[in-house]
Amino acid sequence: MSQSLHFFTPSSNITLPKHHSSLFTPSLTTSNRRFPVTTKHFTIKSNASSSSSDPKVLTTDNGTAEILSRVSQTPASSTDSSSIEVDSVTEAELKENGFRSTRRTKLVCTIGPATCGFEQLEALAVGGMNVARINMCHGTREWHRRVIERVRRLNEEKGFAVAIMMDTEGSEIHMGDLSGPPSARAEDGEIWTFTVRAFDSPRPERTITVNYDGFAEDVKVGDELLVDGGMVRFEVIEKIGPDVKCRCTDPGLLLPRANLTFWRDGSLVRERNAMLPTISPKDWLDIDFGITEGVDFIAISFVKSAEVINHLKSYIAARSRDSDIAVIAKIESIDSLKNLEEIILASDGAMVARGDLGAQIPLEQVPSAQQKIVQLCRQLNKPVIVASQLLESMIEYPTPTRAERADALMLSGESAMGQFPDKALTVLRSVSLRIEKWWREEKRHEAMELPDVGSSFAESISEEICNSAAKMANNLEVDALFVYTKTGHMASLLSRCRPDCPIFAFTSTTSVRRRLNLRWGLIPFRLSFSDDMESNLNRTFSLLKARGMIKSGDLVIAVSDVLQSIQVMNVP
Ligand SMILES: Nc1ncnc2c1ncn2[C@@H]1O[C@H](COP(=O)(O)OP(=O)(O)O)[C@@H](O)[C@H]1O
Ligand SMILES: C=C(OP(=O)(O)O)C(=O)O
Ligand SMILES: [K+]
Ligand SMILES: [Mg+2]
Repeated sequence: MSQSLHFFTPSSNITLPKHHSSLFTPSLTTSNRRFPVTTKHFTIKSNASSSSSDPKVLTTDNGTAEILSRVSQTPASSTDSSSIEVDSVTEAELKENGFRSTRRTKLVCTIGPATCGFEQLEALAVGGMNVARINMCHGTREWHRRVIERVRRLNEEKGFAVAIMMDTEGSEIHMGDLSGPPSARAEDGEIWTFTVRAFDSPRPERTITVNYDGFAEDVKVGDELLVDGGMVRFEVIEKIGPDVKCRCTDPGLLLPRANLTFWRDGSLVRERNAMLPTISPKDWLDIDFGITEGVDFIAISFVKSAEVINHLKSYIAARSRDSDIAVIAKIESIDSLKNLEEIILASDGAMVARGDLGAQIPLEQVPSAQQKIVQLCRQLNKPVIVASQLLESMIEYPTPTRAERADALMLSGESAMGQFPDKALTVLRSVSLRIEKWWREEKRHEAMELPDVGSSFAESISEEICNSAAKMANNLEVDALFVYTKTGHMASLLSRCRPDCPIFAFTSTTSVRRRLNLRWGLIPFRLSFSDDMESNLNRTFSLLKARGMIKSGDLVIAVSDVLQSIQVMNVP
């Protein structure tokens, strides 16, 4: 059985007049030798077009019928199955459990002392890590370089496509290292000194250094000092030069470089520290490091406006070879919520950084802020990560706090320094699978408006194709969506629709494949393909059948951005 729908669009170098619709003459023809009733072939053809694509394949019903009969004749053994690259864990999962049970939600793991070794990284990759995050708040550049090297080696040697995300420190106020112990406990009533002094020799007991020079000037006696958004609380009792004496009012564990906020009369104090640049001088050096190392994502802490994102993007474009580093805006401050839409529009994705966000807005407002951010990202077709306190929030809810079908969930301390990083990942993975199954069984296809985000008519066509293909996939209960995509854009548009079936995304570039690993529901494959969809499908079917990843009779919908089309077919 085969059915196809093609949109024949002009190639991108042709500019369309504003009232483009008059240029297009839709024509509907129905003919198929084998299935005369059910096969429909729509052709929309532009008379302004001079596409290099093969019109024989595109626009004639006979041509289409020919393609599919040839697909069915291609012997699986005639192609080299090594010329398609896919994550070995996903491959095994597909073979063993079938399409439906593949996980759609992506998992990001922060790498720290508990997980920086090659075997530990491999265990995380086997456990489903899609993106490894390194947090420049901690560790040395040399340490991070070794982690990146190991992840790259893991990908090469073991067939993973784990992407690397570098997260900047930002210039918010935080404690320094604890000069020795990995953590310290502050007890109720104890007096601790917070200071901007630097110490050469061992520092006095119960003394914490602070990274922000203006700290002692900005705080006032009576202010409340919150460590990590309230994990530990102090009251400022005295200021002596660079030293600020505080009494612990809520005991807990102090971790190196923990975030500090101070509150006055129930409000967050934003004095001169609000003027600190989003990207500090040290962050710029870390960004240079990330560009040199060729990381896949750079996450920017405490983004306040779109301006800083635009600045960074042009900085990267001027320096990075292929300028293919995606910039992720961390939403973790009041300012970022105020300028949410412009920030997300400027970025290549966003992170709901609930750790710091929960320290800046009342905790009970975090879930609604999260819902708003996740929805907006989906509408604007940007990947979104929900981060921090995932497992904690599952004490009350079976899902990591209604993550609203975010693209990805992120582990922080659990994977960086916890005792059970693999277990934490397993929990997150099984929760993701369970909630995804529930969504499908409940047929909770959201009625969410997915507005047009494209700026050209060709992009609008891509969006319509993907929206329709995703809807068709749900209604026809197909086994998989296939998308052939050069830049990954068409794949992202399918992911945005959150269809019931997995999306096999074929792309010829390794870096695009790694980046697509952050997107909900996408199984990225590296495959070189041509402008000829006939041979692309031929090859893919053969390669995947040879690897046991699909079988004859599977129902597939294929879309492509090389020639904007939708095809519905059973694997021959
Ligand atoms: N590269 C590293 N080196 C040492 N410790 C790390 C590293 N990355 C993370 N950690 C530890 O894991 C904890 C959780 O990580 P994360 O949430 O990314 O940082 P933070 O707590 O600073 O927001 C950190 O507080 C720190 O103790
Ligand atoms: C992810 C977060 O950022 P970081 O761990 O860098 O503080 C957060 O605040 O939730
Ligand atoms: K950070
Ligand atoms: Mg943060």
